Amino acid sequence: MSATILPQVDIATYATSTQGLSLQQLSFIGSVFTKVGANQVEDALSFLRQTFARFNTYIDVHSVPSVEEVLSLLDAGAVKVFVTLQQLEQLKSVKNLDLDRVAVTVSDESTREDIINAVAGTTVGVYAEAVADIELVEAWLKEYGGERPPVFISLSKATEENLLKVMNSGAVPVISAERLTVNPEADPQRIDIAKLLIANVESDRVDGLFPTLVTDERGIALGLVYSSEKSVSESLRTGAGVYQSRKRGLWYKGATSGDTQELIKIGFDCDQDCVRFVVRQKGKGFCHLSTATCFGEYSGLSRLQQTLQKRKASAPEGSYTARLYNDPKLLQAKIMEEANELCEATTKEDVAWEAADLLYFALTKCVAAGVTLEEVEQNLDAKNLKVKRRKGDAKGPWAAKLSVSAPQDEVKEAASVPKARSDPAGTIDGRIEMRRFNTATEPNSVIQEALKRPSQRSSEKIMGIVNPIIADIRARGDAAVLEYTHKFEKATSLTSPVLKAPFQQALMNLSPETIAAIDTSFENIRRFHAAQADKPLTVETMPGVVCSRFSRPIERVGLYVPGGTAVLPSTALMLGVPAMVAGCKTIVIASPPRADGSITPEIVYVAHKVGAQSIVLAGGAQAVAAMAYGTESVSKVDKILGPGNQFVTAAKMVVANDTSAGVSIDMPAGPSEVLVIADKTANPAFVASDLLSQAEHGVDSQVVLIAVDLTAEQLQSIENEVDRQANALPRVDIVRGAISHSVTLLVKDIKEAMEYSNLYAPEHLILQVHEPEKIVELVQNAGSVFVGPWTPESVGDYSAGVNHSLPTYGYAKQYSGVNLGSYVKHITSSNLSPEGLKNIGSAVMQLAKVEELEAHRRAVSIRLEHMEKGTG
Ligand SMILES: NC(=O)c1ccc[n+]([C@@H]2O[C@H](COP(=O)([O-])OP(=O)(O)OC[C@H]3O[C@@H](n4cnc5c(N)ncnc54)[C@H](O)[C@@H]3O)[C@@H](O)[C@H]2O)c1
Ligand SMILES: N[C@H](CO)Cc1c[nH]c[nH+]1
Repeated sequence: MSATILPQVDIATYATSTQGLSLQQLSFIGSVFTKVGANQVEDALSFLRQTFARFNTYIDVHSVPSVEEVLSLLDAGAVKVFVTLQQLEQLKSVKNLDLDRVAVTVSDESTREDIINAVAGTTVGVYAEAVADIELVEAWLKEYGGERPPVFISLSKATEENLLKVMNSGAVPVISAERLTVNPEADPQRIDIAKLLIANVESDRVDGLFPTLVTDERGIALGLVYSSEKSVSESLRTGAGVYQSRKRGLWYKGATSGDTQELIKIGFDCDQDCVRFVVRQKGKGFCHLSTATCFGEYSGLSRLQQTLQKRKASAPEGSYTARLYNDPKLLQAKIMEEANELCEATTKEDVAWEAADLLYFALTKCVAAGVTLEEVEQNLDAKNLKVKRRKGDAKGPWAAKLSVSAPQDEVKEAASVPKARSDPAGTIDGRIEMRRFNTATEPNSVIQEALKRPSQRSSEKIMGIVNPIIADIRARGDAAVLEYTHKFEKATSLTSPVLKAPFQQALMNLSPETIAAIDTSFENIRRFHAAQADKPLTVETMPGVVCSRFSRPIERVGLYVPGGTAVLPSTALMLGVPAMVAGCKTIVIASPPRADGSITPEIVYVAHKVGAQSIVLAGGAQAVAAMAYGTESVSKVDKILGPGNQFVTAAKMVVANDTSAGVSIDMPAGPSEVLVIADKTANPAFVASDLLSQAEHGVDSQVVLIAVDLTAEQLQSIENEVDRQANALPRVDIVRGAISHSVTLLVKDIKEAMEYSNLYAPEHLILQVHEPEKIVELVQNAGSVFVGPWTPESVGDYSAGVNHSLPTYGYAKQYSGVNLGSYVKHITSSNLSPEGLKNIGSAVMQLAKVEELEAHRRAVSIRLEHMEKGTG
């Protein structure tokens, strides 16, 4: 709101002055003017700091010797400085300074032409000080017309009449605050501020009242009322919301309902025909219907603030918000987590979603500290007034972390490196513990939020890395594959990217125990997948119409075996055995080699057992691209299967979408995850061990415990076990990374547990509950289910026979895990006798007619005619 009138204060005495308007009354008007002497800059800066939220401060700085100091005042929030002609010339060259924050003072030395020339073509205002001849000024302003800069005038003789003349001519009067009063009846020597304020407001109503918009401090409209000079005067005097009822005279808002208002400011719209009251509403709200506003309840940030403030006053014990208030470290971790997710969001929807999350936690921090949104916004406004702009570079660790030009291996580190020991991630009060939510007391939105998977890096960023790698492999083949392997795997001695079968025995020297373990697992996986083979089926749909379906193996398959943070020969088994069972002719395995260029002997042994044609010694996008398009030595394949990190998954998506590659993929299989449902019958140590077995995969893994009607002690036992067992693990820091976005949900019964599980669609579902077999019937979405206390998930990872290459990230809703069907395609056949064609012919011909495909129709009719003529 721009100033209508500028009450002048002395910064040396403003705090203690008892004459004229009090500080609070000044804040209702919202603007003050002050003069700063040569030695008063520090005082002025402190004045600005203390009062920036209450006043727009205009400062006469013509005694301030250096431009640097003038800029400091502007920087600290002075909305406008009144300067000499000479200072103006210096300020004109300051970058970032908006000249509408400057007014030049007319002095004895400056002629009218000097001033006109100085402000011509700019937004610089003009300040005429101690004007005696008001008529001259009026004439001057009239001559200037509407298109003139803002003009401020102080009068040598400030009477109410003169001040009104100044205002009538469209200038802003500057007058000592000591000469003004809000109570003209008790203080007749002083000038009535209400009269001045309202002087230029126009009313087009017959009753002469002014439409008045009432808003809160954030500018949200609370309602529409009416004001008169008297009601404005009463409001200024009492510091409350007082309006003019069209029927009942003066209306002291809240006098009967108790829903009173604290006056913050009074202002006017651009053409002075609407008054605006900014108030702090007390009680139930502004509206007589007990809502916050006459337009309904608050929404967005205002609503969130209201809820958080209520929760702070009395949050239900055990609620998530109460936990956030009581656990500053948790709140800190959430703010950092959400800030990171916002940074990584790219689509409009994701950015809005993540920004909302961050604002939720940021506002929780504010409310916990007693800070309001209004105060945050005041700070934003103050920062907007800064002239000395910072470069805006990111600080130390953030700059290093997010350096745009970071080399590729730094990016890799940011994605997968375990948290440092000093990093509190995954701990609560120093214990390794998952966040706990009670579905009975938390709103559904909070539960949904808690169950969100940790965000993956934005597809835009990943694609920006993966696409050039794929293009490079296509263009330069083996040479490029080798270069990337040298770079990412540090295997600089490697000279060929492929190891061809038969594999030398020396490459697969293993202990007898490991060979026995692989052989046992191999056999179980083979048996289970062989049993999945479907026999050809034949159905006679109508007499003489025989339909069949049979399957054929996909000829050439490429199997990606991850090898970044852990070597996974078990994945070679899970992908290789079904390929062998299905009868795929060419099996190519790809896996990142070790730094010495060799490949893990267990993987070579599995490759040998499943009859692989070759092993590609490469990982990531380069391995996927080499298998999709083929290179001089890597065989092109028809389908690529296997899990991997974000680079692998993104590359699989890219090649599958490229029709020129002619390759398909299995499914999106990302970071491992597990959901354990445990009731009172569960052994806490078993539950904890299952959770940790997936948490150790990577910092981006997520584990979920759904505790069914457990007591606080039972839950505590599981948490104690998680902390105890996790601390004993070699990969404890990876575990902490995963635990930091893992959760425990407390639910009332198994039915509710299954609802959440089906909604989450976990990769692995573990049932440690009473009669678990019965519960399997309730499973709708899951990659693989582990039933009862004696079935840890690791048996499925290695040896039971089920496949461990499974859909993650909720894709279990629409994808199956790898199975025999992943390696075959189904072909159908039809075989009709003459009788069959006669039976079905009319239907076919009619539909062909409907579709206006005459050749289709004739393919039948020609045969039927043939039969009729007996020539068939
Ligand atoms: N869902 C399942 O069935 C299943 C099974 C096993 C493993 N997994 C998951 O697979 C993932 C394996 O990931 P991983 O990283 O350990 O191994 P990985 O083999 O998938 O990835 C390693 C490769 O990533 C590439 N890479 C790394 N940093 C890069 C960068 N900055 N730019 C370009 N390329 C880069 C390199 O080429 C490296 O060879 C884990 O998340 C694990 O949980 C899932
Ligand atoms: N649990 C992983 C699937 O998400 C597979 C695996 C390999 N080794 C151990 N586990």
